[in-house]
Amino acid sequence: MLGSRVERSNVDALTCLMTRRTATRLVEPGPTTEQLAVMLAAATTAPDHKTLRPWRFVVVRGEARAALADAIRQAAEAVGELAEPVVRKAAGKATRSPALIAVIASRVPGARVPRAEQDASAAAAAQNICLAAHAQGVASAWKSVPLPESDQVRAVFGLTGAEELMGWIELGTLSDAVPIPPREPADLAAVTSELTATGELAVLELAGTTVAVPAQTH
Ligand SMILES: Cc1cc2nc3c(=O)[nH]c(=O)nc-3n(C[C@H](O)[C@H](O)[C@H](O)COP(=O)(O)O)c2cc1C
Repeated sequence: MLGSRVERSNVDALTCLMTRRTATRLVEPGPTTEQLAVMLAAATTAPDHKTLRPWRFVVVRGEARAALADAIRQAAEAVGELAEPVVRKAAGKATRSPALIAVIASRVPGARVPRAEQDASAAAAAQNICLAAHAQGVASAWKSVPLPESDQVRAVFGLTGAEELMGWIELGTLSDAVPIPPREPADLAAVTSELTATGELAVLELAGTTVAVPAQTH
């Protein structure tokens, strides 16, 4: 294994999840098949109510990206009112990273698990892909799929009626050309409350606690 990858694969879990960033620009080399396998295996460990496995994944890399770009172009052209630069930009999303993994919420009809929970599992699978990429030194970016409801894009991913795209994870090597701006830490008090014994929502008292945020690595 490559030295830097060995090092990165040894980062502890909290460092991995707190230093993951969305790549601004992804270049070659893309992930190896072994690295993809680790990402996909990590995806399948997402929390999953009743073990429905309400997700599936499509890997797109190499020349297959052109087939995906074609489908998006056809979908955009079918809209009929989009300017050519808009069509080109949408289709170009398919080829701007060396590889991508489309994440599909594949709901199980009739299952006694609400659809929102099934989709939450698919979203957790997507995040696991991003984290497993980062743990292996592969940069990632979770992006929306252009025209995800079009017949052409649904067909290229083989979507059935109960399925929906949750986005795709672009994968590759982070380019130095476009730096990632530092992440502004969220105000935990603004997004968190604590339920009190009397049934009220109160401000969670965090004064005096510190959370060490590891330095960003990419
Ligand atoms: C489902 C989903 C779709 C997204 N689609 C896009 C997108 O198309 N374009 C984009 O710039 N960011 C998109 N984002 C946001 C980025 O993935 C990323 O979270 C954001 O830029 C913040 O960067 P960070 O992950 O480094 O904090 C999407 C996020 C999610 C969860």
